[in-house]
Amino acid sequence: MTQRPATPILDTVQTPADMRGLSLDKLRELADEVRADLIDAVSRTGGHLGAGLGVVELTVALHHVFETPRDRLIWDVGHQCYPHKILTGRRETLRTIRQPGGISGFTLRSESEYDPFGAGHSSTSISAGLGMKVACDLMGDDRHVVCVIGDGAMSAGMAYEAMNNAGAMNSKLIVILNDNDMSIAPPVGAMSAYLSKVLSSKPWLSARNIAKEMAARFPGPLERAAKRAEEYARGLVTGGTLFEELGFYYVGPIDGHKMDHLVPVLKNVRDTNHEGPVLIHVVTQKGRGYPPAEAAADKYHGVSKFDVVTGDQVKAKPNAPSYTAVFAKALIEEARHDDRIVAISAAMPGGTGLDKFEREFPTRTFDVGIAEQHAVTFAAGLACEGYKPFAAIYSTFLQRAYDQVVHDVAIQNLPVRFAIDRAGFVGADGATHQGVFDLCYLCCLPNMVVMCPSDEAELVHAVATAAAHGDGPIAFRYPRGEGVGTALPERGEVLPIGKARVLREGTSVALLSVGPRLAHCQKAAEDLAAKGLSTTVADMRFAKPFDTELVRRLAATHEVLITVEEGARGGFGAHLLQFMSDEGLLDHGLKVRTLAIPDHFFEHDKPETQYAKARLTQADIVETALKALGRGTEGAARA
Ligand SMILES: Cc1ncc(C[n+]2csc(CCOP(=O)(O)OP(=O)(O)O)c2C)c(N)n1
Ligand SMILES: CC(=O)[C@@H](O)[C@H](O)COP(=O)(O)O
Ligand SMILES: [Mg+2]
Repeated sequence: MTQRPATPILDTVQTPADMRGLSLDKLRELADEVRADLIDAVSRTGGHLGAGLGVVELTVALHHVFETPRDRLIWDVGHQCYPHKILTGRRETLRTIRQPGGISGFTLRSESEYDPFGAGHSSTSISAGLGMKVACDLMGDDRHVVCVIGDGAMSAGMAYEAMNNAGAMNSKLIVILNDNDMSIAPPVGAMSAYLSKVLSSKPWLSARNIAKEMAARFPGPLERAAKRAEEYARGLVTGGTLFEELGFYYVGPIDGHKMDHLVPVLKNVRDTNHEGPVLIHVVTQKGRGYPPAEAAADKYHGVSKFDVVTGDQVKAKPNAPSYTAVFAKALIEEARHDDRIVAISAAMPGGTGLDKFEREFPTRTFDVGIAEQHAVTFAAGLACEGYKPFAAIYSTFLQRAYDQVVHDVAIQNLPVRFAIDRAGFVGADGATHQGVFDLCYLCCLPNMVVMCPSDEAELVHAVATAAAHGDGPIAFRYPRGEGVGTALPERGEVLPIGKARVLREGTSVALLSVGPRLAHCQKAAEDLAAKGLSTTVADMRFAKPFDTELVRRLAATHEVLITVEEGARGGFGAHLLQFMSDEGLLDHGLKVRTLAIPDHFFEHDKPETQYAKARLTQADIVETALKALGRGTEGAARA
């Protein structure tokens, strides 16, 4: 008799309810299947892989023990949530993750009832979880709230603000510290060193002693008080872990890949009637179970499509160096001439190119961990002492440090240089990561200079200009991905602050571009010229202060003036309109139009599609000009 192949357990799990009755052996099998499915899916789409591989067993155990979605399970950052998506009804759609029209690469409330909190930025989980748990307590609702936060995410101030609050409360919030000794890059800082010390100094909970240990760790209140009094009397209190000092019940460390360790510990924590927050220290391996990921320095944190057998990633051959690489090279060049230049990254040395800077200037490079707020004020301090700090931070992550930019830098007019990478649409990371707000939040600040290089050569000039600018804060923003291939100068020129360059002189339509949309403006100008409309193209170079002299001249000599920017409404165009209105430049029939990103959040997609949806292409510029002039738009080619 031929044996029928066993049905994979994963095929029987439509929702977590289907796995609640499984034995430990079956849960282990399920975890293996989830891991294989995850690798297969991400090999086809690309995405975040290493972090998900590391939490496969933890994810299975959590959904087995807790009654999700009634119990709330919050994943910090959300980049490790792919196994969670597989087990929560999104196994098939995982094949569309981060693809146009597909599911999000992060947790998203609107995507599933199993995602109680959306994320993409790190270190928010404990705050959100505490809010949920306190709300439940207020309502008399006994559901559990579990937050999973990584060791990297534990470096951010928000996590400590939340623990400080939680530790003084009686709500049984459950925090799982997923310690894989990795951030995107190797983790940095004293907290990371502290966690390693905890691991080497504490006995791990083993399958054999879990029940005993847990009973000892969760004594009733009376026993606890008596035990504590006795310990004090005998001088045995030497201090617990930092988490205990903060008011958490610390459980661990435990091996996060062993189902027979995870499940009983989680059940114990679930069932104890302990009042107050609990922290379970779970040790995992980023990239676990997929040899190419385990062997890679970055543990396959974020990958493009890859061959499952070899692990080789499919990478399109770039046509030009990335903006990030150009920035790094230009900064290194400046730093060779000026030993006061120092560079700061908030846990993104590779992403910002500062890993290259560090290779040449190790003592002048500072990775402060996921701590954008601190990064900015740390830079302010360096500037106070005469250094020239370049804080290289993605546009989206700089949002977190806004008060530091305002209060610590701009008000004191300190010459901190902000190298704002990933400005504009970023593509597959989606709404949480779009770098579209920085023009709005920076251009309104007194003292701030904001440069918008239109290509890589202009970026090199921006770096030189920032290095030379000692009068106050200065920022320059540039997009994700490769440049357009312009020839690069050996060293940048110092640009006159607030001066634009005019690339094409005309008399009817004036296109004022800030940033890389310049290429679209130039092509639009050709189209308009072909329709008999003489067009000026200005590369404004500076969104703040902008070239008011040029604006006055163009306003006086043109019929239509159009601004184009890779940022949300409320940025350059809004400031220009306000200036023109105040100066009376709009009083004589001049038609002004501002092209900016519309007032809604944009999901993941290809950046060029996102710009098309935002109506910021060559064709949109042409159409805007024609409409303003009251001319038909037939024949205007859409991009
Ligand atoms: C505020 C913020 N800064 C930076 C990042 C970029 N980032 C995403 S994941 C990550 C590393 C997180 O490390 P950890 O929490 O330990 O998770 P792991 O990848 O190791 O599982 C970083 C720096 C972010 N998402 N949010
Ligand atoms: C999860 C996260 O925030 C990062 O991993 C981010 O996705 C990196 O983006 P880049 O690929 O643009 O460096
Ligand atoms: Mg980690």
